[in-house]
Amino acid sequence: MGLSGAFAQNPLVGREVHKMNGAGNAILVLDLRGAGFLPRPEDARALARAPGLAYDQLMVLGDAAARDETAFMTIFNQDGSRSASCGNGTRCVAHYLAEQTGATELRLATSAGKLKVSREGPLAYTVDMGPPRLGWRDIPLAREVDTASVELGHFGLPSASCVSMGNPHAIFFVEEIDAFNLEVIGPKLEFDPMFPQRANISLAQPLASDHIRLKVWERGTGLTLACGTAACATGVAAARAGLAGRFARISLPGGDLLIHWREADDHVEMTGPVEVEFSRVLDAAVFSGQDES
Ligand SMILES: N[C@@H](CCC[C@H](N)C(=O)O)C(=O)O
Repeated sequence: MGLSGAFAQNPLVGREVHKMNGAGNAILVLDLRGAGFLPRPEDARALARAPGLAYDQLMVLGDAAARDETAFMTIFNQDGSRSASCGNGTRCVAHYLAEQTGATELRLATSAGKLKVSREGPLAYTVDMGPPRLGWRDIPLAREVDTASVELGHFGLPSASCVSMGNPHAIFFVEEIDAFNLEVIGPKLEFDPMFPQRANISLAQPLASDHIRLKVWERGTGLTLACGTAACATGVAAARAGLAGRFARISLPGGDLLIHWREADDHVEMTGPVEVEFSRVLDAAVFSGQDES
């Protein structure tokens, strides 16, 4: 008789996870190509709570749908919610795959579309993140407004610039980001009714026409040391507002990302580092006492 319900072993037990980071953004890579299943939201939450494994995003590799793609990425936040896009995680996944195959050009897919990644050096990658989406329905926002100037009326902040990079971002340009407590502001704005799918909330401080300081409260995760899609969205929002050109260095607490919003095809390129930390085989203790919702 087979084990069932509470007594069945979690199918993730015995699988290997790879802890990495992209400019300090904590990434856990789980390769489930060929496995035929995905973690459940409660599995993602259990992994985020497991001692030593705490991640900002869990990048799950599944089978590619097209011949020219290496893998399909399903992306989880700490709270078990999913995102269609993760810039830093994409570089980490590219490194994991490039080390296996020796490839210097990779194509990866997410539910938001296809991404082309180029290896620039042993631990540096450029991702073509595709075009930003600037329409209010695309971000999405709750109602029709000028997406370059969205009044949220909170915390003495100016209006926000909203951009989708496959996931929703709101960026506030301020003179001094340390004058605001993002740990207080972030969770309130993430759930503002203007954002039907919640939003990643960023404070950006222009330092020069090609250099911006950035701090990010990530949807479903919280304050992180870096967020690649936020860096892309900020580059776009800054160029749109005339605060920067199409090339910008975005300095985050965990490191720098280089953003180029290409004029020729409207795509946003992101270049940045990866770091490999360790690999570990999952044991049953990770999933003991996990929540069921
Ligand atoms: N850290 C990521 C973004 C991850 C997804 C985000 N929290 C969301 O829910 O949209 C990055 O590097 O882009």
